[in-house]
Amino acid sequence: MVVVIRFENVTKVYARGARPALDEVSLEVERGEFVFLVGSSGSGKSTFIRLIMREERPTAGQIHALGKDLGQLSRWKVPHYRRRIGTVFQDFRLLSSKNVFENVAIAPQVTGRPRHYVHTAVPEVLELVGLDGKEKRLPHELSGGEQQRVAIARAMVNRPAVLLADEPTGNLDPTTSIGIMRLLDRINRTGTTVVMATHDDEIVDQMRKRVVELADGALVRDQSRGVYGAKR
Ligand SMILES: Nc1ncnc2c1ncn2[C@@H]1O[C@H](COP(=O)(O)OP(=O)(O)OP(=O)(O)O)[C@@H](O)[C@H]1O
Repeated sequence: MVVVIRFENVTKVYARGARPALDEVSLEVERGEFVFLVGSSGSGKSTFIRLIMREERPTAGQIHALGKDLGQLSRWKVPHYRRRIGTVFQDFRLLSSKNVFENVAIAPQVTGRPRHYVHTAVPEVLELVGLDGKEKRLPHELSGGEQQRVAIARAMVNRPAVLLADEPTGNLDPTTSIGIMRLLDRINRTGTTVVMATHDDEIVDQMRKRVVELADGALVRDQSRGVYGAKR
């Protein structure tokens, strides 16, 4: 068993005096797991994800991820650390003037991969997400589901150990959401650890994966093969 993410009594307070966005949260995620992070709006899901990305730092407690103590990670090592984590968001975050190929190629380019890597890895990952043949399309020439597939391809092209998804189906209709969910499941089955924050109860109930629930920043449920709204 290899732990890829470990939170030890992690508290995050954004503003002095405000209630904590995360309140003494401890949990471990093992390599290869699929974890749903659920909880009402403002419960701390995005904060949890931003702490793993090291976009925020905890007010108290320790976070280890991918073998690193994030509290000890020097600033210049952060880009290299982030290269090993893929991220996907509700609003896709594609560059509107760049085509599909270019949007995906950005990830290896900015992290300094050689050109031959870009030219092999981008077509491979576009095939993985089912977008081969659409390399030249611009984002506005794609459906929402296809745009999210581009974002997933961009997240996966550097072959990250962990994929963090913050409401990836939040802007998609139920049928399209199921397609995206199947893709994330397939990515997980090939060995990538996935942590997905979501409000989508139908998807969580269908997938029967580990469910971690936050309420007002506190971890209130951690259930294997769980459902969205289990009785506590
Ligand atoms: N940058 C920030 N500065 C101050 N407070 C913040 C900041 N980001 C989040 N918060 C507060 O922290 C708490 C947790 O927010 P967070 O975004 O983590 O919740 P969430 O579960 O992701 O919510 P949602 O489902 O609406 O995205 C909220 O009370 C929020 O207002």
